[in-house]
Amino acid sequence: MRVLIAGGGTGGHIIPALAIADELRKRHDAEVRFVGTSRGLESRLVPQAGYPLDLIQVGQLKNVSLATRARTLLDLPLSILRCRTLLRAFRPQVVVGVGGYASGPAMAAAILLRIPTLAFEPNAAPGLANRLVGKYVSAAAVNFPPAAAYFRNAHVTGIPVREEFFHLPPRPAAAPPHLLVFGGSQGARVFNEIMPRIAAALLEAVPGLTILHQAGARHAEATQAAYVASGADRSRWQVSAFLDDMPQRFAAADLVLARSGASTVAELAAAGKPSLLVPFPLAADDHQLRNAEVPAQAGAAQLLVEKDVTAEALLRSLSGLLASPTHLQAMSDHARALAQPQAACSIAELITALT
Ligand SMILES: CC(=O)N[C@H]1[C@@H](OP(=O)(O)OP(=O)(O)OC[C@H]2O[C@@H](n3ccc(=O)[nH]c3=O)[C@H](O)[C@@H]2O)O[C@H](CO)[C@@H](O)[C@@H]1O
Repeated sequence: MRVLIAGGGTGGHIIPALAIADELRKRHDAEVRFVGTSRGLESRLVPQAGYPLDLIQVGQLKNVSLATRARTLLDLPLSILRCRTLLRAFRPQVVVGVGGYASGPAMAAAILLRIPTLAFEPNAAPGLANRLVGKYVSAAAVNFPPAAAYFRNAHVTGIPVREEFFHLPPRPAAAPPHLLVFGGSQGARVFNEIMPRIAAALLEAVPGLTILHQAGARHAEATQAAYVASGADRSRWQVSAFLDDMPQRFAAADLVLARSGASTVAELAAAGKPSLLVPFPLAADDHQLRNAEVPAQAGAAQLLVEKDVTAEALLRSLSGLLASPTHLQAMSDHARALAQPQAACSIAELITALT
């Protein structure tokens, strides 16, 4: 079986795509290639995972000036032609669009060449690429039932996550508490600004606590400097730009403070990790709030909306949760109940059915 996976940009697009590729390779011995752009995270993560990647040029359409948007639209036919050349060379039986820059042109080229297509949509409300092609795809895999309305032949499969999340070792009972702060693939400004301000007080309130804070590639240096300036005990915190070994980082954490990107929420469930979630308030259709409401209502997570995130509120919530191992254990059990271990397999089956 030959499958082309198109899309990328942020981790939320490319990380589930890699989980789908692994499943296709493991169970169906499939030959999988990716198409993405050089500025997306795929340019690093796809070769690292051992898959071939073709790069195309696609401009931005969202949150950019009118001139950039016009340029992107003018260049679109060229991007579609480039994808058509790639498709003719690789001759995939199915093209999978995971959303993000390269997804739109590659899916459009596949639809024009009458190659079967599958769209993957992790959010309650689809992004631009999936909205444009949704009604022309052969089938779709969605996480939230309401997203099905945007697609032809949609199936609710859940979000595939890296297999390791399901098999993390339990935290040893005597281990000192550890907090993972993690702002999605690009980091979160609200965590980067407020965590250094409360770090010293939090470390004092929770004896033995250590903190690992992923700040995003563009903000790691400034965040590190803010922690240093705060005077918080240098041996008890660490700042990182991007964590390549997220399953191990989850394993070491008693609590995760995170944004509620779709994959993050799915990974917390797979790993059975209690979390404090602060949805990114500007996500399209407020989809991060909808992502976070599911674990919050199930008792797996506490939800704090960004406008309520003051230093005092964050300190109170984090120290309250970390001081209560019984509560954390109950949250962990509720989180695990939301896991969807069959997601990768269900999507691989949908793809196989299209061949
Ligand atoms: C700001 C924004 O619009 N974010 C969107 C983006 O977020 P983002 O890309 O942050 O979203 P997700 O939470 O879905 O995925 C992040 C992925 O990157 C991984 N990771 C992240 C940081 C790190 O240091 N190491 C690492 O491995 C995480 O484990 C996860 O697998 O795509 C998601 C899926 O469409 C959406 O739900 C989010 O709303």
